[in-house]
Amino acid sequence: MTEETWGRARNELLKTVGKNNFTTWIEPLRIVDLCDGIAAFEAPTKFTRDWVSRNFSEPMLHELRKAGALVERIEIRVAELRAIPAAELGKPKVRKPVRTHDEADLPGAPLDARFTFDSFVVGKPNELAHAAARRVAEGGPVTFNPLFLYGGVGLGKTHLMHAIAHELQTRRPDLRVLYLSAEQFMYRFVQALRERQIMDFKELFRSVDVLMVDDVQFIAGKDSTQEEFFHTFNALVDQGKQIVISADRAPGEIKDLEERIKSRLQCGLVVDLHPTDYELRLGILQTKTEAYRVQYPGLQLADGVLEFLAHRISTNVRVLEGALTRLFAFASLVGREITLDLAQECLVDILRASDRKVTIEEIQRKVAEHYNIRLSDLVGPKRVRTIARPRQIAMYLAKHLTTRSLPEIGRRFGGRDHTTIMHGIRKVEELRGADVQLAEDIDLLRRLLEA
Ligand SMILES: Nc1ncnc2c1ncn2[C@@H]1O[C@H](COP(=O)(O)OP(=O)(O)OP(=O)(O)O)[C@@H](O)[C@H]1O
Repeated sequence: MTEETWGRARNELLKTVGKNNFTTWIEPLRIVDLCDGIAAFEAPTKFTRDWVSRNFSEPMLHELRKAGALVERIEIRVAELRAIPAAELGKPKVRKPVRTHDEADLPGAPLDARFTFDSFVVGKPNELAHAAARRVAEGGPVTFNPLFLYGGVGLGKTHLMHAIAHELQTRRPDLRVLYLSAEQFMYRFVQALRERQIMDFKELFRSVDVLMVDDVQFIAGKDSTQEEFFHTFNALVDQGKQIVISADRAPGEIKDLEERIKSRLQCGLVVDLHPTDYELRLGILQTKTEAYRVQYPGLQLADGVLEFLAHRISTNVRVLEGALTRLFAFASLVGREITLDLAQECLVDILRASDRKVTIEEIQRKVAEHYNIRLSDLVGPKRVRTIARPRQIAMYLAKHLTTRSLPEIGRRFGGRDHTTIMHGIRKVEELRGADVQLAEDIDLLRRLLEA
């Protein structure tokens, strides 16, 4: 009964607090009792307990009441196994030769069990970041420090960081691995200042073997946190400990981040996760679909639906995943096959929001600029290879980055027939596989246009 009520409340919380907050804070909670007006929970760490009490007890109360529970207040205690002993802060760490996952007692954020290397789909836009993350996850001698991963929203930075932590826990259980967001770093720092435990804070953070800080841009402009971060960073690097950092942009581009920190962050390996391309999006959709086929056996998926989604939703992987989840849930509720029509009907808002804003004119301008030819030649009648090939590339991009029809594209390319456009697109598709330079040009142009 208790579990059931909490289950209902949890489902609602997922909607109200958002997926990220839900996975990080609500999911790790375990309900232990629901009686006498008190809902009692266990949190994996003291940090989670404090954070949840401070930020989520109101919405939790609200949803529990809506789910039918007579509850006056929420009580959260730290689960025995993963508790941070009160005396830990401040005491020199007694290092055990071998530690296991369950013994973890660092104040890190909970790891999402789904974010592993196995579930990470590798493609051209993320292959370097993936390879670097794999190298760090081997737990061997530190070769680059820090590993700095950056990229736009929802491109897999957090996923890769969690994957490193999971892998290290398996391969090197002797290492003390601490993963947390920059916001949590600041929260702990401020708390230590307030409770006059700054020495303990320093000692704790300097005692780890691998420190992973997510979304470091958060500390920009927060002067004393930056200062402390800088010292922690230096102390760990000096001891040869591995640091992994993520941010939404390159170190040099983070506004209000101290210069000395920027230059420190640039010392190791800086890798970016590029915006996804069509192939990667399709790969991710196919992988996720396999899991859904198990969850929804019997649901039929028509040909072309995944290709359609990969083509139309180019914003970020989170949106792509959300679309697929909704599609499967919807199809199973209405008991229909997943067809293109159903996808369009059920995802109308997502499809509208991610409609590409790129115009054919922009494509033509960028391509002409890139190949150093005149715009008038690009759309004109000249047939020499140095002009005809860029023109075909522009046609190909117009087809893939806009929703324009072939006759419409033809009109914008000097009134050409749609069969000419089709021929141009096919030619580029053919050449892409064999001509590395051409494939790179297309990727680059695509990135510039989608940026
Ligand atoms: N290459 C990939 N393969 C499989 N799943 C992926 C991939 N890239 C991203 N995802 C999924 O997309 C979602 C968003 O990824 P993640 O949270 O790692 O993004 P992020 O780059 O940290 O974004 P943010 O800047 O918003 O924190 C996650 O569910 C993640 O599993």
